[in-house]
Amino acid sequence: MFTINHLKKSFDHNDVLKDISASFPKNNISIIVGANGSGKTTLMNIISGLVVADNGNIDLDDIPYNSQHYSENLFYVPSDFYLPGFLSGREYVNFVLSRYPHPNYDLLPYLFSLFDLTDSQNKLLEGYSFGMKKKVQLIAALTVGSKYLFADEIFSGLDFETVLLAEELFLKLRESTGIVIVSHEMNTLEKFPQNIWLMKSGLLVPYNGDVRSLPDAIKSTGKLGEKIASIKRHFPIA
Ligand SMILES: Nc1ncnc2c1ncn2[C@@H]1O[C@H](COP(=O)(O)OP(=O)(O)OP(=O)(O)O)[C@@H](O)[C@H]1O
Repeated sequence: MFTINHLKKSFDHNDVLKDISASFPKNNISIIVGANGSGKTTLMNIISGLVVADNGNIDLDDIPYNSQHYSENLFYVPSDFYLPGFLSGREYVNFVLSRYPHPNYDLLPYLFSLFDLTDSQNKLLEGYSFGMKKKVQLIAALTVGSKYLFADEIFSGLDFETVLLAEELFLKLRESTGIVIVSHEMNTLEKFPQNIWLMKSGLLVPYNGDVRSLPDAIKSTGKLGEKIASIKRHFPIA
């Protein structure tokens, strides 16, 4: 179990994370959903050790936060990522896997082929499209062998077929890994509805309703309803 207890983070006087407590089970896919600017990336950055929290603690299967063992058991795919353009796709994945204790190199030829990257795997990443880079990140995430995978908008920018493939692969990956995905995509929420968390007003709360009612739940608690009504006032039908 990956647990977060009373995590807090402010930037100047902006209390972004007010009191975050949550638990993400192993062998399951959890989804975090929330408005732009609600603090999802800040939370991911704290979990991955890129940003320091003001308060609170994090526990990965009783492994101390930010220890080497912790880093070896967690893989993070940020939404805004940089890949070294001077490496080939295959070299990059090999490099990532070499830093983890239980990587699965045997799956690499299959996955590069599945994502139609066999012919490009030895070409430099600087020549890859955004979607191709995303696929490379997916391949790393699927083979790195970490206990937990955190991914911010992992399916965005991928074509429809690739999203379907990736979702099926994640269903297999969850048999050995706790997966936490930040997503705004309704398709993703409908595919993995078991453990949804709503980020709002600096808190993370479990969402136990029907996924199809989630937009209405967000609408009724936020200002969306008001904003939609204002559009009708500002764009009156001629
Ligand atoms: N380094 C920083 N310095 C100052 N403010 C920051 C910093 N990082 C994030 N913030 C602020 O924290 C808030 C949450 O930002 P964050 O990127 O975590 O949101 P998000 O939920 O990931 O948004 P999005 O869905 O748009 O990616 C925003 O108000 C942002 O301006």
